[in-house]
Amino acid sequence: LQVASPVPQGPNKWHEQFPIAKGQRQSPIDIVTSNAKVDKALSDNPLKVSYSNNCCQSVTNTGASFQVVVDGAGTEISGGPLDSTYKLVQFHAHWGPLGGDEGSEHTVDGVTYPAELHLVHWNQKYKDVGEAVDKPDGLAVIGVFFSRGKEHAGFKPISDLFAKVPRKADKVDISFNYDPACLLPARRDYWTYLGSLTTPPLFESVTWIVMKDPVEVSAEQLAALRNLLWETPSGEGQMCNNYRPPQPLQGRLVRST
Ligand SMILES: NS(=O)(=O)c1nc2c(F)c(F)c(F)c(F)c2s1
Ligand SMILES: [Zn+2]
Repeated sequence: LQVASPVPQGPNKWHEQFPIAKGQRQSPIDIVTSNAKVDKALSDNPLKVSYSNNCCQSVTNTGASFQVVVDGAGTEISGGPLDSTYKLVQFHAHWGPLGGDEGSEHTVDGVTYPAELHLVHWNQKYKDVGEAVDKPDGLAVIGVFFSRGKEHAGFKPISDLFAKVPRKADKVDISFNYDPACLLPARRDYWTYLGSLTTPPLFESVTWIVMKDPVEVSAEQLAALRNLLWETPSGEGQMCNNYRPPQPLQGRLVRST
């Protein structure tokens, strides 16, 4: 008897297994820039990003995205909206169909980008990411929009690895020094709000820090994301459209630098 593995259900069915999908602080959201409130406190205590350049261990295909696994040593962020130090544990992305302009999770005044990178950090007040992942102040995720343009030299060493991890659980070691800070835009302005994981279990544990400026990557680098494969209803296919659409703001405040 050949039992097919259940193909993951789309975002509009997640609430059946994860009721928090209809919660009060779900992510992503549409960022309405005119409603964002400039908070001087964010600039008075600037967001501090101090990553080391040998923290990236491997790239794996999680079945829902690529994931660069990081050894948290010396990869800390603090300041800005954060009340304590958070350590980088992994980064991944979400993207759309080939050549399309949708794919980001957050949108800005309804505008989508072709992809969005997430740098995931956990609060050092907890003993590990497993304990932090479901606490209201457990995680801090920096979101960076990818726009289509010139090649991103800093992203190339990573995007070149996607062809080596086509299937779920495939993994390749990162043998070179790599500093993930190269993926951040030069201008460090951001919006910040309290939200959630954007994939099940959808825990409402994320302080979101969404960079205002996109970084440019080439059409070829966006296409490289489709070297990653996943299960579709009609069998194995190119991984794409792995983004959750914006969720209700539920009266939350979005602050801005
Ligand atoms: N897309 S996301 O909001 O950055 C994000 N999702 C998840 C998730 F579903 C997890 F199970 C998890 F352990 C995470 F660390 C994150 S981080
Ligand atoms: Zn994500």
